[in-house]
Amino acid sequence: MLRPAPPPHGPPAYDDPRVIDQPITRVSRPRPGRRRSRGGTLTDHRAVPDGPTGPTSDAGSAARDLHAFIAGLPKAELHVHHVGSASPRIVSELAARHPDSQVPTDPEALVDYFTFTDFAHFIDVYLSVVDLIRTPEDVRLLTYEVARDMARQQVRYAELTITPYSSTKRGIDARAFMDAIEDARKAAEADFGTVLRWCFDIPGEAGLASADETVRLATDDALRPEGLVSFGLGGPEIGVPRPQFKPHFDRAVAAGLHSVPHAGETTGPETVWDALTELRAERIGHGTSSAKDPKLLAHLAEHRIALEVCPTSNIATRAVRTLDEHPIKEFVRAGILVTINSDDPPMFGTDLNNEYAVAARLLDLDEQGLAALAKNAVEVSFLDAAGKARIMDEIDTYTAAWLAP
Ligand SMILES: Nc1ncnc2c1ncn2[C@@H]1O[C@H](CCC(=O)c2cccc(C(=O)O)c2)[C@@H](O)[C@H]1O
Ligand SMILES: [Zn+2]
Repeated sequence: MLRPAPPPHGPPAYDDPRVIDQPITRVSRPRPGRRRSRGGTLTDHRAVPDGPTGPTSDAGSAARDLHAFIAGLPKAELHVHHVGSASPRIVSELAARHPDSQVPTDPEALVDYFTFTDFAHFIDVYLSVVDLIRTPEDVRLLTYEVARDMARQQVRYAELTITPYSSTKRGIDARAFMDAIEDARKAAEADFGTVLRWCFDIPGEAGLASADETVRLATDDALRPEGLVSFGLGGPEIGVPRPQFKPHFDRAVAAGLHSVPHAGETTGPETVWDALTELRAERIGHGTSSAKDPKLLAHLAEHRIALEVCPTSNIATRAVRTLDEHPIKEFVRAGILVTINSDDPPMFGTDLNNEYAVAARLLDLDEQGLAALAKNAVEVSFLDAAGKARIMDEIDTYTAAWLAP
């Protein structure tokens, strides 16, 4: 495959995800005896744009404090892809098993390989990694290691988006595939304490045949894995109208699955409207272009339809030009339930903790604002009530201990 020329703007710009380490200027922990700085906080899921901040400490130490707070903050992740989460170590290990692949075996070379000129190029690279997953053992290893990486970031719960069609089409037996992900899920919960659930998504560009296969795998009682909770739609949006998949989402919802399609990532707000009206979306993957339609923003807020926001992903796939132009602030101002996610973290040179740091900078959040973001994700997750209460309590306990004088 001929690789397109490197991005037109040459070396990574400051907003390139690999150089995201902008100092967080929000003052973090209050000093004993001093009024806590009024950081922007998310109350009832809105950032309360603050007035003058309190006395500021050294920005560098504040940034380090907030990064440290984020690192220990219990989190839930709702929009993160199975293959897209394969670490450079896993990808290079799998590439070494399959020398016919053009995927680099050197983790360093992977950083360049994971530099995308546009969304179509991202999908090409993504599929070259999909091609490395060829056996149920590859699937089990990948899934377990993804959970390990999540646990290291205090991710207590994640809804991992899996595209089973892409694996069964490449010859992996469906039953063996389901057994592999379920084995890894149970082992990860036992070993790391991280609870995984599955979202099965249709790779839309692969058309109705892929949709038929995906909904079969998701609803056939002989195949459907215990951890499956939701049904999605991924891949390019351009040239892939959402309404064609209405029968598939109707079947999935009738089988008790929650609808969470990608929409408004690389196309306009009309795709988000279609996801809501035709596909019965309960949450929206990305929804970035919703900011262009005030009526849509109001609808999302009124009906508490959460957006699965993936800031660095939008920059890496060129869906948004720079982080400072990202519409996340508009979403919060409109009262929309915003969750923070990493999408395909190693491919985008990020991880969930970095995404929270990016959100802190863009929304000018302090610890309580970050804790509210984490609680948003728990609230709109498809975890059972007892599980939600447990993680909410962990977040509150952790935050209170961090802020105690
Ligand atoms: N940010 C993202 N936005 C959207 N999707 C994302 C994002 N990140 C990851 N994905 C994943 O990319 C895949 C795309 C797969 C795809 O398009 C395709 C097309 C034709 C054939 C085949 C095949 O398998 O033969 C696959 C999807 O599975 C989706 O889950
Ligand atoms: Zn995605």
